[in-house]
This record gives sequence, structure tokens and C-alpha cells, in this order.
Amino acid sequence: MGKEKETASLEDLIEKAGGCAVLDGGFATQLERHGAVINDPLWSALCLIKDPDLIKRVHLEYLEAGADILVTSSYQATLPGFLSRGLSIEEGELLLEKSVKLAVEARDSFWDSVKRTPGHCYNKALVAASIGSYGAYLADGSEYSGSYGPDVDLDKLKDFHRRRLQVLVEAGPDLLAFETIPNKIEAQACVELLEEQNIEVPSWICFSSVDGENAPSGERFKECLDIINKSNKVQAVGINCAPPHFIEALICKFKELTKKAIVVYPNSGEVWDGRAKRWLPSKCFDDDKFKLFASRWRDAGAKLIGGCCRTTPSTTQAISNVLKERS
Ligand SMILES: C[S+](C)CC[C@H](N)C(=O)O
Ligand SMILES: N[C@@H](CCS)C(=O)O
Ligand SMILES: [Zn+2]
Repeated sequence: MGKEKETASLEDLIEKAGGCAVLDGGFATQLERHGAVINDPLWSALCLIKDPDLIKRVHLEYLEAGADILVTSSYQATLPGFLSRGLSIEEGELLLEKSVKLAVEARDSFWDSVKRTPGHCYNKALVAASIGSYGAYLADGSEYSGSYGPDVDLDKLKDFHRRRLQVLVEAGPDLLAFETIPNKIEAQACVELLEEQNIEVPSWICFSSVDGENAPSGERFKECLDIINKSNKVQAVGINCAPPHFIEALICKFKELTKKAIVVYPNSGEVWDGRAKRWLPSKCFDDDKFKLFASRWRDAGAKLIGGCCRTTPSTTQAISNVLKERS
């Protein structure tokens, strides 16, 4: 018997999923629901050091809920972040690699068990290596402001992203997920690195947004997407960790600005207080609202839909049910 066909491409997955693939939900949120304490500069990446088994468990929970794509635990995992904890470069690189391996292992063991079940309704999931913005590493909430200060230029951002990107690519993910990019210069840094390193792993670049119209820096999405559109290394572009009530209008805007696939995974609507390191209540979507709006986001043109912070596997389940037409 021949080896099982390799994991599908992003395009194939979208087709298999019925035209719109389901992303997982808030990874860190689910870690915290299991008792993980991540009030730390490494945030969810602290669990790579302290509790890798929990990371795998959370990935499995999102797979069971119907996620077609898992986003790894590397959002705030960076080499300078690990170095400042007293780890060596080699140890930091092994943790980055581990973030991909844990998700791949969860995906493979879940798939091995479900594929034996006749009539199951799962797709073999893809693993997207999370690459959080520079602001995520700063751990001061600046992924929601884009205010990096006058010392942070294009070269500095490229230096920040370069080695982590290489290590994550070498670990063998199916996709790369640049998350909560808050400004044009960081989008440019990511695109230039993908081009310079001739990265063959398809990627998406997602921006946060705090006003529902522009990048958090105040720069227009048109300027940001003009840069991304020039690169065929980026397969999809969109919004993550922004309030869900902004998403429909932003999909319509992005449809006019790009031919790339559109990816959206908003947070619940709560607002991150970067100083206090906690979520503040605000206008929120519950799972029923996600269910209602996921089909509107699909109809507006999104091809990849999920949840970000403060959403949970039940949100993923609700989105999966509606997009795959199960009640
Ligand atoms: C997506 S945010 C809630 C992650 C945490 C943030 N970068 C911080 O460390 O404060
Ligand atoms: N994917 C990230 C959050 C991005 S805002 C995580 O939950 O670790
Ligand atoms: Zn988030």
C-alpha cells in the first residue's frame, strides 16, 4: 500500500471544506481555561516551557470542534524573549521547533483516529506556524497600536523576524500565519523576508484593527495591501484579533483591495488592556452570534474563518457547524 497522500494545499482544503475553511479559536484563551497562568512576557509561549502536554491537548480540542487549521503556540515565542529568560539560542530554537511539532503530532494522531470512522465529517487539518508581530514580543499591547517608536525601522523589524521565521519554516508547518500586524512597515518587513529567503511555505498576513477601518497605526489598509499584493509568497490576507462587529465591512473593503484569499478570525470583542494584561469587557459576540455572522462573512467573501482571543472550542464548533451546514 502506498504512503498516504501528503497534506492538502490551502486551496484544496478550502474546496474540501465546502468553499470556506474553519480556523481554530483563541489558543491562549483555552490554555487559561485549563488553568495555565500566562500573565508573563512570553504569554501563551510560556507553556512551551512549562506544559507542552497542555498545548497538545488544546490543539486536540480545537480539532474535535471542527478546526481545519491549527495555529501553533508560537505567537509570542521569540528568540530574544527566550534569551531574556536565561535560555540559550539552541534551547530557544528547539522550543520554536517544538511549537510546530506539537501541532503536527496532534493533527496526525487525531487524523489517524478519525479516518477509520466511516462517515466522519473532518478534513485533515493544516498546521499554521504563528508568527506574532513585534508588538506581541514587546508585551506592551502595541500589536493594537502599531506605535513602535522612532528607533524601530524596516531593518530592525526584519532582523527581529528573520531567524524565527527560518526556524519555524525548517520545522515543517503547512502554512505561516503572521498575526496582529499593526502597521505598514511590519507588513513590508514580512513580505521582504519571505521574498529574500524564497520561502516556499504559503503564508497569510493578518492585521489587527481598532477603528474598523484602518490598521491600528492609522495607516490605510490600501497602503498595507499594495505592498502585500506585489508578492506571490502571500496566499491570504485579512484581520485577526479585532472586534467581530468590524469584520463584515472589513471583508468588503479587502475584497476591493486584493485578489488574495481573505482570512478573518476576530476576537470576542473584549479589549486587551496591555498594562494590566487583562481583557476588559466590551461589546461581545457569543457563540450564537459567531454562528450567525460566520455565514455572513463567508457570503461577503472570506475563505478562512475562525475565532481569536476569548473564543473557545465551542465557538469553533458553532462556526464549523454553520459553514459545513450541520445544525
Ligand atoms: C494577543 S495579546 C492579548 C497577547 C498578549 C500581549 N502581547 C502581551 O504580552 O501583553
Ligand atoms: N494565536 C494567538 C493569539 C493571537 S492574537 C494565541 O492565542 O496564542
Ligand atoms: Zn487574539
